[in-house]
Parts: sequence; structure tokens; C-alpha cells
Amino acid sequence: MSKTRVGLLFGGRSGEHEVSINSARSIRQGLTSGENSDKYEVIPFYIEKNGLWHAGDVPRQVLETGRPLPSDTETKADLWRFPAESAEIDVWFPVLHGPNGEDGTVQGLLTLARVPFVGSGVLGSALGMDKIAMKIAFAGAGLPQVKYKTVTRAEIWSNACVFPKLCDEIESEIGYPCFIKPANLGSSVGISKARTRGELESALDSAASFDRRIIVEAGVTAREIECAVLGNDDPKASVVGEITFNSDFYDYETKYTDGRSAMVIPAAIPDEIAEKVREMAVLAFRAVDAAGLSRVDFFYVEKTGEVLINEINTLPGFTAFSMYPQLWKATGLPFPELVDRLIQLALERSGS
Ligand SMILES: Nc1ncnc2c1ncn2[C@@H]1O[C@H](COP(=O)(O)OP(=O)(O)OP(=O)(O)O)[C@@H](O)[C@H]1O
Ligand SMILES: C[C@@H](N)C(=O)O
Ligand SMILES: [Mg+2]
Ligand SMILES: [Mg+2]
Repeated sequence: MSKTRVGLLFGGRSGEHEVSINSARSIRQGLTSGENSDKYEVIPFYIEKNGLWHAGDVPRQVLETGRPLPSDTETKADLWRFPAESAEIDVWFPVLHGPNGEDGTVQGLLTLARVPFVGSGVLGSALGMDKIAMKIAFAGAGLPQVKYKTVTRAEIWSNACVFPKLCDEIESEIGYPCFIKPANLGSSVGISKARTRGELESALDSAASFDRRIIVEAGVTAREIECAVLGNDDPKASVVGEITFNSDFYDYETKYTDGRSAMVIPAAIPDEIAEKVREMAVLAFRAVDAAGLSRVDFFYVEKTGEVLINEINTLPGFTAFSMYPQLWKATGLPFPELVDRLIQLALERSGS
């Protein structure tokens, strides 16, 4: 039997480029070990920070070293094209986090190319990436969430009359502490917590440098609970996990520096809360029309017993030690079986 050729697509024009390289290293490892090595041939494709796609030796080198090519997101790629090797691919595994990869752009391209791919399609990826659209979809599904206000870059970078008024509105409608986030990003890139007017002003300016669309959320004091979802039309939720850390919030440094955070799986929370989280995770997955996989992040306000949805990630961090695969491992699906299942789900969805 000939092997299924998997196009492992990683890197990307995104602030989460480095995270993608680490996820792709683990996924390649999972697809080329044990029984998977008889089933799959992995062909890596690397998207530089400037958007240029590479096949052949460059992606292999980046996977070996774990280091990106030193281009930047601002320089435009001279020439964009699908590398010739992409014609051989039976199924794509886009291991891309953040804009230009997790947001429906690459999913649109692969849909047009009519080759199956792992994960959500255009709609699920776009809704799952944009925190404003996501929250509207969640509200439509009746999922409770924090109070928020949407803001645009144009308002933030407008004139000296509009900006103070905007800050006044945020103070009266949302208050402090609040979280200021670019709508389309992940790994906490561009997110700040503000407790004062000065912090709010610089947080808005910083978020606007990442995205046209900005969201300001009321800060909650809560435990952070995460749940993994797997499937297409009949998605299943994993056991739930908790993230613990000592920093002010779960920022980029805390996420990706060894020893700064810990995962507790299963989370030490009452059974009925864990069950509620699992149900809400599946509702969220359906609300944005996700497919294949997602990790849904929650706030558990222990004092009141309230569970609030924070966000969905349609391509969550995927190193062997990341929450998503660890949650499935604890649910009885080890890493190699998980990546195999994801490829099968991609093939099932495309009807091949
Ligand atoms: N409204 C809020 N109240 C309290 N803490 C918050 C709030 N929003 C975000 N945070 C903190 O910021 C972190 C990152 O937020 P969020 O998950 O929305 O960002 P992200 O960039 O999409 O992250 P990722 O995709 O890596 O999970 C949260 O895990 C939490 O620690
Ligand atoms: C990769 C990062 N956005 C996550 O959700 O894990
Ligand atoms: Mg996210
Ligand atoms: Mg999150």
C-alpha cells in the first residue's frame, strides 16, 4: 500500500511563527514514528515570515534547528507561488498559528486547490481567529462571557479629540482592570492588562500596531481552564485541564518559558463544573463551525461557580507537551494516534 503524502505546512506570516515551528516539529515526529511511519510520508513546507513558501531543504533545516529564517513580516515576498512539490500532496496539515494561517486565508487556498486539509475550513478558521466575531458567535449560542467593547485602529490613531473620549467610554463601560487585545492574534502577542488611564492609552496604541480590530475586555479574577475538542460533525470533548502560573496573567513569556507555568490534568475542580466546561466547549466548537480540532479556553470564577468562555483556538499549540495533546493523552488518545485521527478526520470531511 502506498503511503499517504502529508504536506506539513508551518511557519507563516504571523507573530506566532516560532510557536508554529515548535508545533510542526512535534507533529512531524508523531507522523513518522511507530505505526504512522508505515502510513505516512511527511513532506514539509515552510512559510517564511515574509510569506514566501519553501519546499525541499529549507523546511527540513528549519525543522532540524528549530530556528526561523531571518526574514521579517514587513518585507513583502518577491514572488508567491505554491512550490512544485505541493502537487504531490494527498492531505495538508497546516500547522499555522495566528493570522495568515489559522484565520481562513490558507484554508481558502487549500479549498480552491481541492486537497483535503486538517482542521477548520474558511468560516470556522476566520470566526475562531477574530475575537470580536467569535464573541458574537458565542453570544448567539448563549455562551456566557466577560463584558467587552470593540475598538478600531482608526479610532485609536485618530485625532486628539476622539482618543480621550474613547478612553473615557472604556473607563465607564468596562472599567479597570481590563485586557486590551488585537482581535486576530494568539499566544498573548499584543495583549496588555491595564489598571490605569496611562496603561490603557499605551495598551491601545500597542494593540493597534498589531491589528485594525481591537477588543477591550473586563478583567476577571478566575482560574484558567482549557478543554480540547476533536471531531467533525460529532465533536467530542476531552477531560479538562487547568493552567497555573505566578505572573500577572498568562502572557507570552509565561507560556513559552520553561518552568513559568504548569498544567494540571485533570483540573481539580468539581465534576459538575468540568462537565459544564465540556458541554460549553462543544457548543463553542459548533458555534464557529470548527472542524477537526480546537482548544477552548475558559475562566472559572470559583467564588460564584460561574464559568465564562474566553476563546477558541482552531489550531492550538501542538508540541508533545502542549495542553491540547496532553488533554487527549489523559483522555486515552496518545500523540501518534491523535495526529493519525486528525488526518483521518480531514480525509472524511473531504469525502475522499
Ligand atoms: N478578560 C480577561 N480577564 C482576565 N484575564 C484575561 C482576560 N483576557 C485574557 N486574560 C489573560 O490573558 C491570557 C491570554 O488571553 P487569550 O487567551 O484571549 O489570548 P490569546 O493570545 O488568544 O492566547 P492563546 O491563543 O495562546 O491561548 C489569558 O490566558 C489570561 O491569562
Ligand atoms: C498557539 C496558541 N495560539 C494556542 O492557542 O495554543
Ligand atoms: Mg487564542
Ligand atoms: Mg487563550
